[in-house]
Amino acid sequence: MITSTATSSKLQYFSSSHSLSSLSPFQQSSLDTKAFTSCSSPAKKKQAPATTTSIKCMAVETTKTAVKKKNAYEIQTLTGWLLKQEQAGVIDAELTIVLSSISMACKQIASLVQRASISNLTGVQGAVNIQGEDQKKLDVISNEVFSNCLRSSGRTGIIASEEEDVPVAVEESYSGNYIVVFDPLDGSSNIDAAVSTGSIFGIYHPNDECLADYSDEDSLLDSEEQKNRSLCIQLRPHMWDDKLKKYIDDLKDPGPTGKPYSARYIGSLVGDFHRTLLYGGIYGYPRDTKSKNGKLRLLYECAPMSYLAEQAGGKGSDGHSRVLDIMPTEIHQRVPLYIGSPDEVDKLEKYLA
Ligand SMILES: O=C(COP(=O)(O)O)[C@@H](O)[C@H](O)[C@H](O)COP(=O)(O)O
Ligand SMILES: [Mg+2]
Ligand SMILES: [Mg+2]
Ligand SMILES: [Mg+2]
Repeated sequence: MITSTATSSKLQYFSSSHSLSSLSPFQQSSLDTKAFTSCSSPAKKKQAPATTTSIKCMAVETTKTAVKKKNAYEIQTLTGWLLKQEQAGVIDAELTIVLSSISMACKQIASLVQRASISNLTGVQGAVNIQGEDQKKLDVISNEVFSNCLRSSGRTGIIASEEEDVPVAVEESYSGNYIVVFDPLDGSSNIDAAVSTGSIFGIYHPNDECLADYSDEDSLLDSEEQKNRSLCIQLRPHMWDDKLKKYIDDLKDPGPTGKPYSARYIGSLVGDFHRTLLYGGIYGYPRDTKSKNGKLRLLYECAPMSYLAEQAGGKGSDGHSRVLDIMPTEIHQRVPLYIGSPDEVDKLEKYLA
């Protein structure tokens, strides 16, 4: 799972992966973000039980290193982390409640995803959403879970979801101030193949300008340290314009002095983003002749992911300008998306200029 909070901006974005199973260097190194880990993985084979001897050895080892490893046992929960943030004045009590309700939704969705195949929750629902996508059963259920959790928080006034045609006002008796936009299940088109999925959301104060702070203190996307640059891009080259083709050709074949990029594309935004964040390179979902504005939605996919990238010292661009500067005009508005370290994104923008 990847997550980040703004400390002083009015806009806060998070995403939660339902299948990535280990703590990432990003999570370990960024501010207490491990508190948010509530991941689930597709069922794994049971490991053979350890022998008595190995258990004894482990016990001795544990005793010897108990002092050294003390910090490793300080498990931090999301609730604990939220309370600390609230006490420190970073977030208010209302936001704590909204985030707690979202974490509850994410846990429920993760559990549904894990047992989807044995609960007959794979496959399509039989309906098409406003964007022309065949809804999966899990799209519909996840949307309900997310909406119900937000409603029950009593702190949300309006919710807008990928799976709802229009923004929905929360009934008066449950209504609160925050506006929450979300993609309840990202990557659902590949879910039957057990590909990583996740939930993405953005929380807005009503009527604010939605300006996000940018701090370059922690350049976690520093490309100098990333040896394995990868190109993680939706590939429909026959539909691209010549500038994008040239950019990709140069990455793949940089000449005798350069190292070619490796191609990596899972087909799930949360999974592809997570990988790019950890290993470097550039993620892209370009516009092409089939999708004039790309496929990804500004409010609940591109903006939250760009926000996370910026918090990690990277950039999120539509190929020409900063995604977070794009003023939304429609709930389900689509924009091209490129995410990576500043030098990666700057280079791309030069090619597309
Ligand atoms: O838009 C996405 C999914 O949103 P969704 O599952 O509809 O919430 C992305 O995860 C894309 O599905 C993913 O990037 C793959 O896109 P394609 O290569 O299949 O167009
Ligand atoms: Mg969808
Ligand atoms: Mg999505
Ligand atoms: Mg979705």
